[in-house]
Amino acid sequence: YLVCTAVARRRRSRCYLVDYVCHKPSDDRKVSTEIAGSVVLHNKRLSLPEFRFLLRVIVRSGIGEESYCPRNILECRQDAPTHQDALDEMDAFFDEAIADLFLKSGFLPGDVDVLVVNVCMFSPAPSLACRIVHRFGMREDVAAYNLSGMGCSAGLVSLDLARNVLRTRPTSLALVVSSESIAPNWYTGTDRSMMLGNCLFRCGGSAVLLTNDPLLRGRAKMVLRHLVRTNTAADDEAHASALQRDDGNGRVGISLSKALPKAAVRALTLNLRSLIPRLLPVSELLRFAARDIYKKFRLSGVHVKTDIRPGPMINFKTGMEHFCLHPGGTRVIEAVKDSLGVDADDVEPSQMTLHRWGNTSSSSLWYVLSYMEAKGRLKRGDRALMLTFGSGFKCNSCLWEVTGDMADKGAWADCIDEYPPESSTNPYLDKYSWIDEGQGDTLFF
Ligand SMILES: CC(C)(COP(=O)(O)OP(=O)(O)OC[C@H]1O[C@@H](n2cnc3c(N)ncnc32)[C@H](O)[C@@H]1OP(=O)(O)O)[C@@H](O)C(=O)NCCC(=O)NCCSC(=O)CC(=O)O
Repeated sequence: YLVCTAVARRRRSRCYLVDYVCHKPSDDRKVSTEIAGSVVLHNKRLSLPEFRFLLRVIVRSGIGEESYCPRNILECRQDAPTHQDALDEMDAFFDEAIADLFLKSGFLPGDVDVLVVNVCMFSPAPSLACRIVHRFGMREDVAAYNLSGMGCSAGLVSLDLARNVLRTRPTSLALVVSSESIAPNWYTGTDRSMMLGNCLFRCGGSAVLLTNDPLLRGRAKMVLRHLVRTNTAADDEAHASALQRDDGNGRVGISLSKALPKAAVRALTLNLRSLIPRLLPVSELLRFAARDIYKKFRLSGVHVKTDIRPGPMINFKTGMEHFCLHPGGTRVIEAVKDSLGVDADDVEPSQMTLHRWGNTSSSSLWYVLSYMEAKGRLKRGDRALMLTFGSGFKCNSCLWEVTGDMADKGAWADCIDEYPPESSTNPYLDKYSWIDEGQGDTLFF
């Protein structure tokens, strides 16, 4: 009896991914090179050195011509966003992505027992969680949670919260909604560390259905195996690496320091220390331990004859097949790639997500997963590591195992065959290289 109870409890404590949807805003919200140029030129505080800086960053950013912005930015109203602009951006996402998820999964809003919403930079009252309950007419006893200010890694914070709440409510359904608010948060000053965010962050969002109901196991896409959260906010440099602040002229924005990739690698190292023993096979852990002992002997001057060769410290591919890395920016992806010792193919989904959608903050990792799914790479039994980074500074990670069919092209449906792009020419350089040719600090037309 005790064994049966333990097995049943273990089954109920599992967290299954039923389905997910990534938001694809309407085509008229795409940021082409022309639109990006008009938004930049509209800001009369910027002069030639700032234009040159923005060109250098956007060219190196890895973002293409098809990411999305809110309407107020496209209409060059970034100096005076209204509360309604912020709500409109959220509503467009809720009405399309969440509605689509219900349609696709066959569940109704009334089936949702737990709702977790995370949007870092916009926290109206009533909360966005209540706005969703209101718009979709959810039940009175729905357990709704609203997280704000938690940065790009909040997608996995929400997943952790939903999983923990599900543990207290057998056979329940949880909806996790992640997005970022761009409309009221466009930076309009001249501090470079804050201008960077305008080049990287774009509109997007994800809606994810989870369950712990063992009866729904057969129709789930994946099962959550492990989740580890690391928060290095006690460290001054890490804490300051992504910070909302005033630029000294009264303009508020998110400042991204040059030390951010370093903070990401440090948080990643700490996170992996907890995650690795749960993920990798014993043989790989023993190989790593042997290599470590050998290194210590060498450092202490004792010579040990061995055939251990230099190479990646740990072979992560012994514990997982896919790497779903937060597409924070080119340097962040490169730093994580080097730290994990993985190949160019492993970071392709993150780089392509950055190219097509930009950094959509906490929803980004679901676009990366969707890329893998659309490419037909996720097979039953495969394991996918999700790694996210965000202000704090935080690194959160989790491991999923594919248990169902994953062949949905999702938000990538109309463009997946064009990725990776064949041409490496940069549209921004093609159109705006003349900015670098000007002399002095003034732009003459
Ligand atoms: C911005 C980049 C695309 C630029 O590419 P490169 O570094 O290859 O190019 P580069 O070295 O020529 O740099 C171009 C110019 O940008 C400047 N530059 C680079 N980083 C800067 C920063 N943080 N603040 C101010 N300036 C900066 C360089 O000095 C240089 O200017 P000059 O030529 O004048 O010397 C890249 O550095 C990058 O991806 N950085 C990481 C972006 C980031 O922080 N992402 C995390 C987002 S936050 C997130 O996702 C989590 C969260 O917020 O929660």
